[in-house]
Amino acid sequence: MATDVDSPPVLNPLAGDPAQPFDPPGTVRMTEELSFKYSDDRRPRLNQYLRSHRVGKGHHGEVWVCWDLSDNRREVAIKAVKRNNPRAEKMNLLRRKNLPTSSHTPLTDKLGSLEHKIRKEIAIMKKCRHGHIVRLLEVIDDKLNERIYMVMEYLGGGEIKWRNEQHQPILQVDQCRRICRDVILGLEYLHYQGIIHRDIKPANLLWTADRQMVKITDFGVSHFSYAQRLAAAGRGQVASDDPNDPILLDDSDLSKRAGTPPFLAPEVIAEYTSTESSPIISASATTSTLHLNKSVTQINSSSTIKGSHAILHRQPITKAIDVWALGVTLYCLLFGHIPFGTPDSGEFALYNFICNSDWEPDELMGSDCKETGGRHPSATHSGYIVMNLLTSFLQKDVRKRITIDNAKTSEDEYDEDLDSDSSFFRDTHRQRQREAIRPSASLMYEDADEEESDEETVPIEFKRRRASVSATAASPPPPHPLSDFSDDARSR
Ligand SMILES: Nc1ncnc2c1ncn2[C@@H]1O[C@H](COP(=O)(O)OP(=O)(O)OP(=O)(O)O)[C@@H](O)[C@H]1O
Repeated sequence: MATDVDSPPVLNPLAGDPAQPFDPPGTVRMTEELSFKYSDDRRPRLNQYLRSHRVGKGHHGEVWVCWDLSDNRREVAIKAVKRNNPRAEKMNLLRRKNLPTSSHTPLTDKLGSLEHKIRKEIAIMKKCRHGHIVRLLEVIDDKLNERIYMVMEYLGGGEIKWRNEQHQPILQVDQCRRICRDVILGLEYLHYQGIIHRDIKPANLLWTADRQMVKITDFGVSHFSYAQRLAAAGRGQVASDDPNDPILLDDSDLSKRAGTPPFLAPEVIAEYTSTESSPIISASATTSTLHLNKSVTQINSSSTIKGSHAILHRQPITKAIDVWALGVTLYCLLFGHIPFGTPDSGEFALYNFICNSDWEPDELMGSDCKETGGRHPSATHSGYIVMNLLTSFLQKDVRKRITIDNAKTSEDEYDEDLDSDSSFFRDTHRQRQREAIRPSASLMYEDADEEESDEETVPIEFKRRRASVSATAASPPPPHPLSDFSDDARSR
């Protein structure tokens, strides 16, 4: 805490090169003492963090934007989570009353504890350091305080908004492509680390402030598998990062269903094609996360579900569930609605759709209304690449579903094919490289397609770029996005 802290924050020009991706050195700081004060203008201050406004509220806590008043003087997001949730504790107590008392408390009971969940989320985030994963910077865990604070990099662009009130898509196909690519890169890293995210959906993808990229967030139901890590990286690679955190050695939670209903893969919910009755889930299911205690192991392992499009044997739950969820996410971004069922579908109907029905595209995709060519367009149709990609993501049979590695490889192959206009992933990487070197030229290139788009639905960063391009022609380069960021921040 080096500075005089209560003065209004000013972005420190020495706080790192804004053109570089956010990647502070060092590991996650674990702080065991919390000092709580008020600044002169009565704003709460936690250690060196001066609280600004609230950006989010999840099931378990609140997320606040704060100014880090240490040398960096940058904005961070702090998630404050209560260690104990009295309501959840009461429910646990009620449940335990009916159980025989034993020193061998079932692990599933421990998993129900909120503190366990937070600690697991922290342990998983501590393993991650990647450009497309939100970075955990510090954990403030003072035993005398009822909350645990997770200090994270602040993603100022917020959640991906993907539809308007009429359930029409608001992103252009090209933007969906970029988002999809970013998530593939993030997932590739997570899977290499032995982490299954388990809750990929638009609400868990956050834009950076300049809206140049998205990052994966919310590891509340994620799973780490040491075996998976060994398989992905090889024993030599992981010798140094053996999971010394016992919370990560607990494999039992993979057998519990977690995630968000419309995004669940068929292998997670296969048993729901039976005729048992189920509670209805609400229309808000696309944004809420489901935690069900029904253990997959309770279901007959040889159960077979016969559907009109697939015969599913009980399939293992692996990282492929993230690939499926990415397919559902991509579909949502392109069409503005979910691929299986409707927001009003009950849980049983929804799961039946997921397990037994094929998805159908609309005639047009994206806010720029590109033709899809139907469910099976010919290879020469401009919609072929996207429909084909959705088909490979949304394979009900895990063995046929594309892997993240293959998705990335095919994307690289498309990248090679610079002559092909139909490539979904064409030149994203190179384009970004070009942007870094010659920003104004690439901005002109990017804007070429956008002239006819609906002004209302063009995200703000494109408007900014368009303005800067038309004002400056080819040179000088447009203002750096962070100049907007700091202005915004000061005016808040
Ligand atoms: N690093 C961040 N930068 C900016 N906004 C964030 C960040 N982390 C979270 N948020 C915002 O706060 C909201 C709630 O955060 P988060 O999803 O992590 O909470 P949660 O309690 O785990 O939620 P859930 O109920 O989905 O489990 C998010 O939807 C997002 O809008």
